[in-house]
Amino acid sequence: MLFNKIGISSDHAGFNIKTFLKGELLKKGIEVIDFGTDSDDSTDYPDYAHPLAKAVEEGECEVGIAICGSGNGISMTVNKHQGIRSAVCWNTEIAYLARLHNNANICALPGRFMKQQEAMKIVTAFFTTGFEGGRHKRRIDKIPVK
Ligand SMILES: O=C(CO)[C@H](O)[C@H](O)[C@H](O)COP(=O)(O)O
Repeated sequence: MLFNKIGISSDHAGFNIKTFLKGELLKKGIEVIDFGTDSDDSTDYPDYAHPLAKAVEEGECEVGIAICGSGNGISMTVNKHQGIRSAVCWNTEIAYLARLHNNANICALPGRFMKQQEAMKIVTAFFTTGFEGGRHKRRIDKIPVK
C-alpha cells in the first residue's frame, strides 16, 4: 500500500463493508480514522462524507474510502470540496485508472452492489497505484472551478 493513514466513512448502506475494510486495513498495519456511521440504522450520507472530505483536504488523512448504497451520493458530496477528487470504483480497473490518470484521493464504493472481498480487491488496487502525472496532471489541474 502507498498510504499509511486512511480515512473511512459510510452511511447505513455501507456500514457492513466499512467494518470489514477497516478490519482488513488495520490487520495490514495501516492507521484507519473512522468518521462513522456506527451502525446500519438509517442515516444521511452527507453527515459522514463532509468530515472525511475535510480530513483528507486538510491532510489529517492521506486518502479516504467513502461508501454508500450506490456510491454516488457520498461521492457527489465529497467532491463538493475543492481538494477532493473522488471516483466511484466498481471494479479494480476503474480503481486503477482513478489513481493512475485522475490522482483520486477518495475511493467511493457502491456498498449494496459488491461483496466484501471484491471491495477489498478494489481498495487494494486503488491504494497500490501511483499517479502517472504528465498530461494527466495538466487535466486534473483544470478540474477546479476558478
Ligand atoms: O446510495 C445512496 C446514495 O447514493 C445511499 O446509500 C442511500 O442510502 C440510498 O439512496 C438508499 O437509501 P435508503 O434510505 O437506504 O433507501
